[in-house]
Amino acid sequence: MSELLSPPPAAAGNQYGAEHAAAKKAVALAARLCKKVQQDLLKLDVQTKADRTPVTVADYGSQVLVSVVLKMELPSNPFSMVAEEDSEDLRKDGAQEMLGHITKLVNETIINDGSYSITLSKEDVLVAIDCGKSEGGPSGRHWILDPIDGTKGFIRGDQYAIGLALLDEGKVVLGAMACPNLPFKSIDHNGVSSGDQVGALFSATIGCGSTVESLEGSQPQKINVCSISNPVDASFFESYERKHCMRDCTSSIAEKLGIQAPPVRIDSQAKYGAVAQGDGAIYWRFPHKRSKEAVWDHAAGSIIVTEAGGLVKDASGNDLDFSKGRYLDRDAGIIATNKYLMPLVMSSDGRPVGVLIAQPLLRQKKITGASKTAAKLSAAWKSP
Ligand SMILES: Nc1ncnc2c1ncn2[C@@H]1O[C@H](COP(=O)(O)O)[C@@H](OP(=O)(O)O)[C@H]1O
Ligand SMILES: [Mg+2]
Ligand SMILES: [Mg+2]
Ligand SMILES: [Mg+2]
Repeated sequence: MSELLSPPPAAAGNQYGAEHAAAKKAVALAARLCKKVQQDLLKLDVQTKADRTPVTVADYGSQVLVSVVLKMELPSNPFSMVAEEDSEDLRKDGAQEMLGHITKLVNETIINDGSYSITLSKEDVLVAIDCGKSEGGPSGRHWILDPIDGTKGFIRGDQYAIGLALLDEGKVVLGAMACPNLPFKSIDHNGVSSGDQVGALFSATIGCGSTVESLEGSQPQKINVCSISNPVDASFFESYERKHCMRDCTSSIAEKLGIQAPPVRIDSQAKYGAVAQGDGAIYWRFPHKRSKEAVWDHAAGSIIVTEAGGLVKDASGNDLDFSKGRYLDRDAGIIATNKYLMPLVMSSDGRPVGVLIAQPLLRQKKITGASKTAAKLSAAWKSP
């Protein structure tokens, strides 16, 4: 599903060429730090945040490196970033050792890369992390960063992604996503796929398509979503983590659609990359109960799918709206697939997919805000 592209979009003079090149450089450098940490993960380096999710030295280090690279590469652009991590826990007593380790990792990565002659102090690191505190919104330009998406996968030694996107006047206009553990298939000039490497860098600019290249450096290859139109031939991706989506709901929709293949469960926005390059047909994510979806969990991945010819919708069939701040204002559920399968998924078994999502939520008797729309849909739907 990929073909060699020459020249790469960054050199083709598109409106966001400089930002596209800077974003790729930023996530590739952050990926180097993450790979080093994943190879040598220490207990000391995992903290539990107030929301009880894990965060590692690599999440923080990645966020620092991305903000440093963007500022160094685009010095004249005003800088605003909506990013997942903040420095609050690192400023607490007892976090000094971890902060020291992050600072050392960041400086070693910068020195080894050789692009910049700068050294960050611990305070510089804290300030760089807090560059991600922007609220985003509908006006101006804002970077959106998940420094490690799939931290649980990262800790397990599995898939994870560094996802960076640019929001311009409320619309995602470019995305770059490093997936250090995802296989990369290089395609030669005759279109022949050769020797699998590990480490893929996806990117997309609005109106210019999506590409994948090796994280180690290679020519970008244009990618497209698959053209499967019969669900019998389709496969689907969902979260590896059971708590992140309702498996009874996805398996019942898969059954109703006639999907034969078992689910492929991997962590992070790597799922969007896999759909964008046609490795599978569908990625869906149906939440258990009210859990806010952060913009950084979907911004980079969704433009990579849409620019690869796919569609990304919420459970009511609306486009994702990234202009509402740090969280998506979406109906319960997110679906990424091609234009043939989307209408079928949206009205599985003749009923809106929102209804199918609503049923287990209603059974939980926890009709909170996120499930209200689904509950309304369910009430409005009359069995034929
Ligand atoms: N209990 C939960 N329910 C739903 N989503 C959750 C969750 N705990 C964490 N997440 C989100 O799911 C993301 C990972 O998605 P996936 O399941 O596709 O790997 C996490 O990103 P981070 O790892 O960046 O924190 C986090 O935002
Ligand atoms: Mg997290
Ligand atoms: Mg995430
Ligand atoms: Mg994260």
